Amino acid sequence: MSDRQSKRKQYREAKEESRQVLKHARFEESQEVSLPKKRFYRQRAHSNPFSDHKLEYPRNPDAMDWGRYYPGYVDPETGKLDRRVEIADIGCGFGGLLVDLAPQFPEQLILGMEIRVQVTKYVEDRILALRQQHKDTNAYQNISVIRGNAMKFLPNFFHKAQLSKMFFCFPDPHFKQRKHKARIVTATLLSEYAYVLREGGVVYTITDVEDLHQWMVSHLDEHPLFERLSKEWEDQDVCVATMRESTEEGKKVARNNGDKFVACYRRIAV
Ligand SMILES: C[S@@+](CC[C@H](N)C(=O)[O-])C[C@H]1O[C@@H](n2cnc3c(N)ncnc32)[C@H](O)[C@@H]1O
Repeated sequence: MSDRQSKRKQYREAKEESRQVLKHARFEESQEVSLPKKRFYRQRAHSNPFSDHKLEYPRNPDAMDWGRYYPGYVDPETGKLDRRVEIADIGCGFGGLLVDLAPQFPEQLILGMEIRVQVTKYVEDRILALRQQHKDTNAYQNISVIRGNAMKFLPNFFHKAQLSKMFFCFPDPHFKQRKHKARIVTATLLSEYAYVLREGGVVYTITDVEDLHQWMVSHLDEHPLFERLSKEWEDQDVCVATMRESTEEGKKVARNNGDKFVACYRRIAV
């Protein structure tokens, strides 16, 4: 094992240990925790959404122990969460959007779902460190992350009509035609997204790949349960502004002066 690999191994093991302690802490009294360093959590850029990742998922949303993810919202009498997740960031990557949405929606629980293991661990450590650093105000208790494949088990995590917003920020483009079926927006998947979204809920999409943008727009346009929101609506919506600026991919695109294509859709009644 090279020096670099053993350093990364040591770092990951130490973080794993502190993660196990902090994860269950409601309002932790102990020491300050520093923000995790991204370079220790690198892994392959892509994860095949069709492989069997031995993912853990609940039988149904009520079988989830949500208290583990949002300990600050556990009702001490019932031991259960006093509210449900309402906002989901699908393929949240390194968690920039979650972190920026947290103070904007302090009363709502926001969940990132991410398929890559190390990336999920980075986001978990980032959130635990932020909670520690802001323990006086209880900030960042309302965001959490879960490792999961959004293309497979969404209705196992969320009840019908539970969500008010779903974000798809810079999803993997899967350029080749034979890989298009791996895209996170397809007709079948949109029906699942419509199931977990409430009427009036919004699907947010943003990408720097025009072909993928057209793909998402055409699938959403064709779906009977979604209606596109206007440019004026986008311009006044705080989340559109946030998703343009907050995510790690969005920042990379901005540094390279790339375009960002946005499309937002409202979940309409049947
Ligand atoms: C290009 S990155 C964008 C990350 C983030 N949204 C951003 O804008 O910085 C796409 C992310 O989606 C994740 N992903 C891809 N397919 C997924 C799936 N089926 N379920 C959950 N996450 C997925 C990838 O692991 C990757 O982190």
